[in-house]
Amino acid sequence: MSVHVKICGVTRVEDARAVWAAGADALGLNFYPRSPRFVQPEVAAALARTRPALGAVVGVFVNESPDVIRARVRDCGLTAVQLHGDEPPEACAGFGVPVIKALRVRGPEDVERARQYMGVGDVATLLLDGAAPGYGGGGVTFDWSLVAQLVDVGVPVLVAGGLTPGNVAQAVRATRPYGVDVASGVETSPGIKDLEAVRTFIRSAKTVNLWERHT
Ligand SMILES: O=C(O)c1ccccc1NCC(=O)[C@H](O)[C@H](O)COP(=O)(O)O
Repeated sequence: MSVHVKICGVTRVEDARAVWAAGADALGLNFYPRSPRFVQPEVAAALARTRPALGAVVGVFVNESPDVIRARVRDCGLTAVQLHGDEPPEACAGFGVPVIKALRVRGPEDVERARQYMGVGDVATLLLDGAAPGYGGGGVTFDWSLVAQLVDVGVPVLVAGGLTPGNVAQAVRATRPYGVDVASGVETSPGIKDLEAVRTFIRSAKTVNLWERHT
């Protein structure tokens, strides 16, 4: 069994095609207007049309209105939404697709906060991110030992924040997550993916054999 990989903040159709070809399981499209990875809805729809049959297209939102999120799901062909802002548990439902709730991890108190989202609304997955300034895409890691308290308690966990081709295998071995997610660690500049780095990242992540037990 290998880990799932989501490549976040893709902005160009040619990059999207290459990301799928490299073996990604999910593509993240950023709808936060202040992100350097923001895509207009028409561009997002074109990116989503590159989706292979088994791939997921995740719309990333920060404190966005539910009506706008529903419109983007409908018009851009999103298969999941990622709520990456300060959304409370009760805001994580009603979009017609599964929700990934992202939380920035500073310490054990954030693990407790994450528990409040488990089994609530349409939260199908938690994404644990580093606590860089801003909301996401900051290239900052967190204490991976905290993930152990959330893995295997019912909701799949994605580990994010500061992952690179050089450290992702270590992150997978340390946390044994459902998946990993990366934005800045595989870019030449924000929103422009370094396709060789994407390939190395996916190969490094997926080569870790999660069937093997810890000793
Ligand atoms: O990437 C952004 O610009 C961004 C902005 C605001 C909210 C979320 C954002 N990205 C979401 C992601 O899922 C990133 O992959 C995640 O934060 C990790 O980023 P990085 O540390 O750069 O790999």
